[in-house]
Amino acid sequence: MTMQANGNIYLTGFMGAGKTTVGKLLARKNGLGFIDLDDVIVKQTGKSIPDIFRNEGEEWFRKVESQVLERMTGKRAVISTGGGAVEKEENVAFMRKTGLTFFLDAPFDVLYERIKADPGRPLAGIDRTKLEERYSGRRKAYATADVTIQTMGLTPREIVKAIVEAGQPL
Ligand SMILES: Nc1ncnc2c1ncn2[C@@H]1O[C@H](COP(=O)(O)OP(=O)(O)OP(=O)(O)O)[C@@H](O)[C@H]1O
Ligand SMILES: O=C(O)C1=C[C@@H](O)[C@@H](O)[C@H](O)C1
Ligand SMILES: [Mg+2]
Repeated sequence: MTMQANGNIYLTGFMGAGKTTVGKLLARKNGLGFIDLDDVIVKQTGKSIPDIFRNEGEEWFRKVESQVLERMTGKRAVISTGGGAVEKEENVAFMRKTGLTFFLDAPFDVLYERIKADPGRPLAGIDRTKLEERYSGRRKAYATADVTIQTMGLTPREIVKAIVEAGQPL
C-alpha cells in the first residue's frame, strides 16, 4: 500500500461493521502494526467495556476514548476505532490530521444481526429503534472518511482487498 508515509490507517463504522476483524487482517497482509482502540481502553483502565458503561457511564468512556486516540500520532499502524469514536468532532479532526480513514459501511439490519446477542457491546442491548437512531445519527460523521467501503456481501478478505485498492491513489 502506498498511502501517506507517516500516517495511520483508521477504520471507522458502526458496531459489527468488521473494524476489528478487517483491521487485523489488513495489518497482517501489509506488514503493519495493529491497534484496536477498544482493547487499549480495556488494558489502560483494567475494566471491561460493559463494566465501564455500567459503572462509569458512556460519557466517561468517551473521554477515555478521545485520550487514547490522541496518543496515536505517528504510529503508522492500522487502527480500528470504536463504533462511537466519530461522535466527537475533535476525534474526526484528529484522524483526518494523522492518517487516512476508511468507513466500513453496511445496512443497519446486517449489523444488528451480528451484534444483537453480544453482551460485550453494551449499546447493542438497547432497544432496536434507539440503536437504529444512533446508526442514522452517526452516518454524517462516518461519511467524513476519506474512503467509504460498501461491505455488504463481502468477506473480510475481500474488504481488505477493497481497502488496499481504494488506498492506492491516495
Ligand atoms: N465481512 C463480514 N462478513 C461476515 N461477518 C463479519 C464480517 N466482518 C465481521 N464479521 C463478524 O461480525 C462480528 C463483528 O465484527 P467486529 O468485531 O470485527 O466488528 P467491529 O466493527 O469491530 O465492532 P465494534 O465496533 O463493536 O468493535 C464478528 O463476529 C465478525 O466475525
Ligand atoms: O458504537 C459504539 O458506541 C461502541 C462501539 C464499540 O466499538 C465500543 O467502543 C463500545 O461498545 C461502544
Ligand atoms: Mg471492534
